[in-house]
Amino acid sequence: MLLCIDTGNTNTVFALWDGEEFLCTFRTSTEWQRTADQYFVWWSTLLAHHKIEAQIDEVIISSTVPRVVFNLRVMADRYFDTRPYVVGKPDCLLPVPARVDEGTAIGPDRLVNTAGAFDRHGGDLIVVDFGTATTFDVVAEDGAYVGGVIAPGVNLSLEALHQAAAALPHVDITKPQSVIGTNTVDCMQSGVFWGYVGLVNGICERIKGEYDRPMTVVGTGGLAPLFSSGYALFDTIEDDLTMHGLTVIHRFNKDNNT
Ligand SMILES: Nc1ncnc2c1ncn2[C@@H]1O[C@H](COP(=O)(O)OP(=O)(O)O)[C@@H](O)[C@H]1O
Ligand SMILES: CC(C)(COP(=O)(O)O)[C@@H](O)C(=O)NCCC(=O)O
Ligand SMILES: [K+]
Repeated sequence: MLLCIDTGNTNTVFALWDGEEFLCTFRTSTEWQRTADQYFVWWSTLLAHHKIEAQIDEVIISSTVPRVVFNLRVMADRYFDTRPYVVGKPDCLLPVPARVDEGTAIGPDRLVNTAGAFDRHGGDLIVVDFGTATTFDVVAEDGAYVGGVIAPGVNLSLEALHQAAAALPHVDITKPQSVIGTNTVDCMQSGVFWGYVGLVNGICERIKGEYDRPMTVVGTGGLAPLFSSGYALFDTIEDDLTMHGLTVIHRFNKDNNT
């Protein structure tokens, strides 16, 4: 079985792939200090709780936080006796190489989303992922990542308001009842929610304007459904896109004997 690990700047997700389906998906906060032993205790406790028999013999990692990779590698070696594939490293091939400026270190999460979305939909895509940052990945006709957009994440925007302005509280994102807020919290939620609907819509329209073929917009990340409820932003929403992309990249490397 394949253990797929997706480390973002906020959360780290472990998912167990048996070759046909994901048997479980568990989430923990991303902390670079977390040791290999700590990951394993957390993981095996949840497996035992859910009564899942995991026979892991392979591991693939995507991490937007480089420091975390060391301890995840140690975990793969110590507990699963395997050398993991790490997306973005030279010994982990991509189904289609990216076409960007030389020397650019593309976020591995974006390469993984590209592979996952191309596998499901073919090319000419915009993948919008609501993580710590909100990323837009442009996937060309042949499946190459060819660039995109990085915008501040939704929670980051709300947190920045709270941090910078003494009278603004910490609030969670939700869809406001109306645009005109009649109290501070409603005003903040309206600014971020409708501001974000405008941002996603505006950026996708501009990308489509620069790209000379019709495009499909795929939304992913926990907040995609919330934003979609405000406006028809996406052609499809897939919350397992990153994990699917990890299985696609893993299979490609196996098929090519890397
Ligand atoms: N379903 C959800 N509802 C509300 N907030 C969410 C949801 N999913 C994710 N978030 C929040 O969005 C932010 C980014 O989440 P995540 O996708 O885990 O980011 P990353 O991949 O960058 O670690 C976090 O602050 C998280 O709490
Ligand atoms: C843009 C990101 C911070 C998004 O990461 P996340 O929100 O998943 O934590 C990550 O993809 C990254 O660090 N990218 C490097 C620069 C680039 O992709 O061009
Ligand atoms: K992410």
